[in-house]
Amino acid sequence: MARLVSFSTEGTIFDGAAPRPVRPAALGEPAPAALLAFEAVRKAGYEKGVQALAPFDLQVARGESVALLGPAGAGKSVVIDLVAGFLQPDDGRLLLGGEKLARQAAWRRDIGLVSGAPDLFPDMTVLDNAAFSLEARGVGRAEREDRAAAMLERWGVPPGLGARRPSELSLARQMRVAFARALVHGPAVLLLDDPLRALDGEERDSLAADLGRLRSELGLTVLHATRDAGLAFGLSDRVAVLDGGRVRQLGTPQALYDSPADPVVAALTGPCNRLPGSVVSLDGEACHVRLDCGLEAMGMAVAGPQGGPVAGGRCTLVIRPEQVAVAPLSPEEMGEDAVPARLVEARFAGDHLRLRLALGEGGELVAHRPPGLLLPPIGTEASIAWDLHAARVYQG
Ligand SMILES: Nc1ncnc2c1ncn2[C@@H]1O[C@H](COP(=O)(O)OP(=O)(O)OP(=O)(O)O)[C@@H](O)[C@H]1O
Repeated sequence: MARLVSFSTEGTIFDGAAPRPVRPAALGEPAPAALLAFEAVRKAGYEKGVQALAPFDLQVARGESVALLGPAGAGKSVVIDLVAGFLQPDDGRLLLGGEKLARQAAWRRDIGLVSGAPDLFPDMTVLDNAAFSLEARGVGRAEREDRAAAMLERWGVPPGLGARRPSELSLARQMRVAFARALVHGPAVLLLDDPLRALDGEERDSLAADLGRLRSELGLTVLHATRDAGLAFGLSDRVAVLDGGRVRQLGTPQALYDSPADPVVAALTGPCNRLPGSVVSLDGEACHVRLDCGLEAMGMAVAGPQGGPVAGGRCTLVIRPEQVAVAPLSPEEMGEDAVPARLVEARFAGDHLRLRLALGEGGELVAHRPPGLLLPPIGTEASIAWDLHAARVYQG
């Protein structure tokens, strides 16, 4: 019987052939004592019959940062809004520190929230904005101004800007004030609904770096909705890949990148080639595939939610571009399992060359190679190859 590389939705790696030691943190297991817990939470969508959130389970431990990664409409904001109290679940339980959140009014919840826009109060000073949640909690003026000024400084807003109105600050600075306002009262959980989406370049990188640093310094527990896999990976202990209101896979960034549960997760977690085909044969985990472009290739069979690929059945071979070797050689010269290809385009992309290659009849594949590599001339025959373990073959 074929041995399959299989996964669990927790990102746990089972490797029937050769068990690899996996660090406990790499298993993506929920840490004990969840601070925030979703238990079979459901939310109907606006459209009849559409679930904004299908039964959704997630546990976030104290001090942990979990990203919700998914495309537009995946349900990320619905998750955030349920915790913030802007939405109520139709079903299931949502617990913060063991208490049912449904019983608490939004304004009483022990949370801080930063969204994609700073949403500062335009008629209040920067300092009063940052101190707002302390005022709402009855903290006296002197103390709240001290605490707000200290939090603003942590977020890189100089004291001299405290008396300004938000509109006098750049968007990046306003976002920093929004972070300070969200955290000044020391909430149990920081909710982030794609707060970096309006920034780019240096401002975005610098705020992301500060967020990463301050989450450790302040011991923050974070739930971070984003469409950006790089941000999700860089700022989180675990990532829940959401699509259509469901968690497709939950695990550490590396588990998701190296062992995506299905081709959709592979595409959402980084660049990948998805090559459709049919399974010719299985030899243990090794899967021999006839691609729809007419060529034959090898990969590792993966047991997905619907099971593993079966001989004669449809399949998708997934390979990351950086795992594809390209050489100006014939397949015979390149070695076993090499596949003929034709270089169509080579583009400089800074730290790599992006190579577009034609495969067989109508097939196409992208490879990322280090700049300066000896390449076949554009339009000429070449070969590609990959390590068997780098290519994953899924059913369907
Ligand atoms: N208050 C609501 N009640 C019911 N359904 C909602 C509500 N808000 C959003 N939806 C629906 O839930 C689905 C997910 O929307 P959501 O805004 O959570 O997506 P998202 O993953 O945050 O996308 P984006 O990255 O574009 O913000 C959509 O089909 C949307 O129409």
